[in-house]
Amino acid sequence: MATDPARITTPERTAEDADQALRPKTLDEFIGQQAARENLRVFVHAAKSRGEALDHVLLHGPPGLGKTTLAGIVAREMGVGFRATSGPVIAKSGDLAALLTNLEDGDVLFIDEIHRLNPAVEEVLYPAMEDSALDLMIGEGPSARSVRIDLPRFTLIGATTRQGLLTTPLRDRFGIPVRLQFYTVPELEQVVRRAARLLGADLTDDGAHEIARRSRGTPRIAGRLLRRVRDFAHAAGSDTIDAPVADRALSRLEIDSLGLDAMDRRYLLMIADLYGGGPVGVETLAAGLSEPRDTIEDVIEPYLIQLGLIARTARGRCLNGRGWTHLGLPQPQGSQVGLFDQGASSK
Ligand SMILES: Nc1ncnc2c1ncn2[C@@H]1O[C@H](COP(=O)(O)OP(=O)(O)OP(=O)(O)O)[C@@H](O)[C@H]1O
Ligand SMILES: [Mg+2]
Repeated sequence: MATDPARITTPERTAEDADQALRPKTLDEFIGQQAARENLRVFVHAAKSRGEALDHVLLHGPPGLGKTTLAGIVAREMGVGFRATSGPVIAKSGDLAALLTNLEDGDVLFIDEIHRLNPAVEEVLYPAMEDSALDLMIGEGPSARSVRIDLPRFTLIGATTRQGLLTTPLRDRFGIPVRLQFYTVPELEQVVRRAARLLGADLTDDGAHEIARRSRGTPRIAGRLLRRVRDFAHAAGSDTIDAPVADRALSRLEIDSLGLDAMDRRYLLMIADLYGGGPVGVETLAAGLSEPRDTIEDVIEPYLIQLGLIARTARGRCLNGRGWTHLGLPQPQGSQVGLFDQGASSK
């Protein structure tokens, strides 16, 4: 996705994110996502005690919430090897066949952006997931025949930003679907305190709180903001990051009190100013903001919905009362969602 690389609050990975260094390595070290974490702990324990490979896991949720991290942790907790690839990288079915035949018994194969697998490649995955087998076509034309090869038992861990983008046959083959949620402010405080410890930065409790509440519910952003705030503190001749230092730095980066940046505000203002609060279709917004529709739906909207600033209705996006308040604008009479959109989905 072509998000503006200058956008400091993009939850997507950028080249300078020190993801690797900050990644927790065990389920105990992994902060938040309690339901997901406890369920995975049970399934890992059960599979290990039966001496089986873990059932296939599908991790879904907005970028930067820890899907890749969790996949690595599952492999480590299972005590098996970890191979990582991503949907768009596997161009031909032969590439996937090569990956699968090279796995060792019980290994985890992690496929990021699994919704972007090419359909021919995806079909190779079905028998592999179901029967640990590979169906190969040998020869061409009338003499072609299909040969079945047994594969080692393995666990596929797929990651996607939206479960709805997966085809049904693929989605149905995952025994363990895990949805990651945005993190709460106290959880993000733990994330930034941990990152500060690892980076050797001096962070006060109120400094951690200030960064946490402006991190868009996303650990990756929390880590990134911490590094930028530390730079500002350093430039100001102070090595201690407290709330005033964090506030000054984040305000200079144009990150507001809710953690929204200029792009979020452009999105909200477009619905307010140009479309009277909506409803307005996502394609229209994408064109107006010159952003791909996927970026709007996967990156910008989930957090605005989580905050209750906007709603996705059957007829398009609408600004909620809270959205008008946050923009400091009066809400026009009769524009409230919910009044007219009973039963509309806000998913
Ligand atoms: N629960 C957590 N506790 C502490 N740090 C976390 C946690 N989850 C994620 N992080 C940190 O956030 C960063 C991003 O995590 P990760 O790369 O796993 O996200 P992701 O969901 O795979 O994102 P994407 O969808 O962009 O691939 C990493 O630096 C990781 O250390
Ligand atoms: Mg990832």
